[in-house]
Amino acid sequence: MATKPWTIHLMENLRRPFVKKNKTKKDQDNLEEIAAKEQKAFSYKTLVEATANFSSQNKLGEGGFGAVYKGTLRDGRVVAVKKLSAGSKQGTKEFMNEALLLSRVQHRNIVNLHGYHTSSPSSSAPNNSSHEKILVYEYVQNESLDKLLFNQHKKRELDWITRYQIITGVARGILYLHENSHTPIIHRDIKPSNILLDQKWVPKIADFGMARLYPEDQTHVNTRISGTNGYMAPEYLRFGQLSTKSDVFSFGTLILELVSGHRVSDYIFEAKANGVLEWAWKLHKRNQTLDMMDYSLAETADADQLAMCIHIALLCTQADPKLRPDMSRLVIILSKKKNTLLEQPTKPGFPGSSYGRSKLRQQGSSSHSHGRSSSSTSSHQTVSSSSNSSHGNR
Ligand SMILES: Nc1ncnc2c1ncn2[C@@H]1O[C@H](COP(=O)(O)OP(=O)(O)OP(=O)(O)O)[C@@H](O)[C@H]1O
Repeated sequence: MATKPWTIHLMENLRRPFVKKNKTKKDQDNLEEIAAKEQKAFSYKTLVEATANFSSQNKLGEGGFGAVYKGTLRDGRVVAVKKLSAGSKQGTKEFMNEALLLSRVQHRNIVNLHGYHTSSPSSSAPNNSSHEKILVYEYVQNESLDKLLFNQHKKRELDWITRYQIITGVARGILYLHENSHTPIIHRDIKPSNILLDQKWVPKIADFGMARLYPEDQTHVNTRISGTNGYMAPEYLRFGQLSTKSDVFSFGTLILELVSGHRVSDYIFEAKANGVLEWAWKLHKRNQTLDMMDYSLAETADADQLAMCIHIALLCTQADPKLRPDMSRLVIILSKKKNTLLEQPTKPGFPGSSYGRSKLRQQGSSSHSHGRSSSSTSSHQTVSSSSNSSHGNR
């Protein structure tokens, strides 16, 4: 039987995340092939040299995937080197996903992947690199948004103009993923720790480990739940229904965090609100949304713009995904800066809220999947449910 070309084979894998076959070894071999063809391959030796043997002094942080180190290549490029922790199966899948998807995209608001190192046990790599999987990105100087926004001292560096610039930049990055690349990509994990800021505070969307290619002719795909509580749209969290509107929902929650300086799931004592979304909705109904402004913005905020951003966030987080604006409309609204007449938002899709089982069925869903509800996991936990009976929608 003739074998399929490696590109088709790999893209099919990304489109069909639910077909459970043990193809990891084969995919990895393919990835090594791609890296070599696209000249994205880095030798282990080069990365050891760049990071002073992954020295702890060069460590930038550690995520679910593994540790990230700062390094300098021989040609002078400063890079961030992400090393997959040994033995992580989930990580292997995310590694391949990230390497393949990020290789396809190039945009000012998306982190640049310089390349990667991967070697299977059977390859002829030197001994200690035989199981390594490493991603090499451009180094983004001001690191991730969460480290600034949720730090009482550092948040002052983010004045209103900067925060507005971050909102518009992230919107452009998501728009590019949804509409401009060859096949739409859903990021699935838009949140402050996945937004990196360069020296001019230009935001760069990072972490494509959970991103999915999205067939253009579908309203949604049914998938396993994977994302971070608080940022996930209710129809996705409850029924595994993923669409570009899932990213729009997460983008809305990100705006509320930027405006308020609170984490999405903070309990807001004075308002008795479970999270910033409920808080924003309560204030919206009383026409007092400006009350949620981060105190550190007092001197720099543009009240009209801030109110508009909260209004946009409430449109993005509406329970019904069809009512949420798409990213192209959001980019247009944000580029006008103010005085845009917007429709009134309907009730938000609070995490765990019950919008839709019947409505979503009416919309023709054939999903049998049931993701873990937010109540079963802690507020900022990254969830990845594989227990549901999800299936591709083809
Ligand atoms: N390209 C980069 N430039 C500069 N710093 C980076 C870069 N990529 C990641 N970092 C830093 O490394 C740290 C770990 O990043 P990583 O993406 O692995 O995890 P995370 O996003 O913090 O968590 P999670 O994996 O749970 O999403 C982050 O705190 C981030 O600040």
